This record gives sequence, C-alpha cells and structure tokens, in this order.
Amino acid sequence: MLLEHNDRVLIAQRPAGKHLAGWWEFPGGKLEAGEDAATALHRELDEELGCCIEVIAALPACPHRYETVSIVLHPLVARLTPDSPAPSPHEHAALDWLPVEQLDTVPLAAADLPVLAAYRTWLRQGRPST
Ligand SMILES: Nc1nc2c([nH]c(=O)n2[C@H]2C[C@H](O)[C@@H](COP(=O)(O)OP(=O)(O)OP(=O)(O)O)O2)c(=O)[nH]1
Ligand SMILES: [Mg+2]
Repeated sequence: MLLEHNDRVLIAQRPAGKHLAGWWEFPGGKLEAGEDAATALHRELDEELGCCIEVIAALPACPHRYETVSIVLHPLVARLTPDSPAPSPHEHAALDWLPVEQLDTVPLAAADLPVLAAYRTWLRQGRPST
C-alpha cells in the first residue's frame, strides 16, 4: 500500500531473518483465505503499523518472480483517517516517509519498482479514483 501523508509516502524496512531482510517495501501483506485486498490491508496495517487508513485508489496488479517465490502485488493508494494513530513499526526494522521523487533513492524490493512506476503514472494522470 502506498500510504500518503503530507506529500510523502510511507516505506518500511523488512526485518532481519525474513525474505528480503533489510530491503524496503510498501507495508501490507498476504491475503488470507476469502479476503479481498482491502480487507487484508486493514488487517495487516492494524498488525504491522497500528494505524487506520482510507483507500483512495487501486493500481494495476504487479506480478514478480523472485528466485525462491513468485508474488503478485495489488497496490492500493491510501491516506490515514483523521483520527488514526501515527504508524509505528510493530514488525518492521524501520519506517520512513519520503517524497515520491526520493522513493528510488532507497533499496526497494525489486517487486516494488513496477509498483512505483504505476504510482507515478497514476499521479501524472491526475490521481483518478477507482
Ligand atoms: N507487504 C509487502 N510485501 C512485499 C513488497 N514487495 C515485495 O517484494 N514483497 C514480498 C515480501 C514477501 O516475500 C511477500 C509477502 O510479504 P508479507 O508481508 O505478506 O509476508 P512476510 O514475508 O512479511 O511474512 P509474514 O507476514 O507471512 O510473517 O511479498 C511490498 O511492497 N509489500
Ligand atoms: Mg509483511
């Protein structure tokens, strides 16, 4: 999920001991059986960050094949609800808020590069809601 706040986007560093440890990602996680992307996102954010969000738009799905696993990311653009607590890193090594122009200055997980491209396209198109 691309969580926007004050013209910045939240990124999270994956913790030691997991796939892609040390790499940065957009918070979120796997769908559990029967969940749609929005339901999974709200659950994961509660677990990972302790914050509440509102979805603004859904971007096109981004499949990626790592050596050990293949994934499909379903990127959503979101904002914090007005009364949400600030995100805190319950499961990540660190969090950071970056302006969109700086998102390619950190080591993002390879699967996130097409996500970033789709987000920039969406911004250029005038942020259409879906
Ligand atoms: N959540 C998330 N996962 C990503 C991104 N980019 C990327 O390559 N991944 C990979 C990392 C994992 O291999 C996989 C799904 O991650 P996940 O958050 O559901 O699971 P996880 O590895 O953190 O472990 P767990 O929650 O099952 O304990 O997708 C991203 O931007 N966000
Ligand atoms: Mg996760």
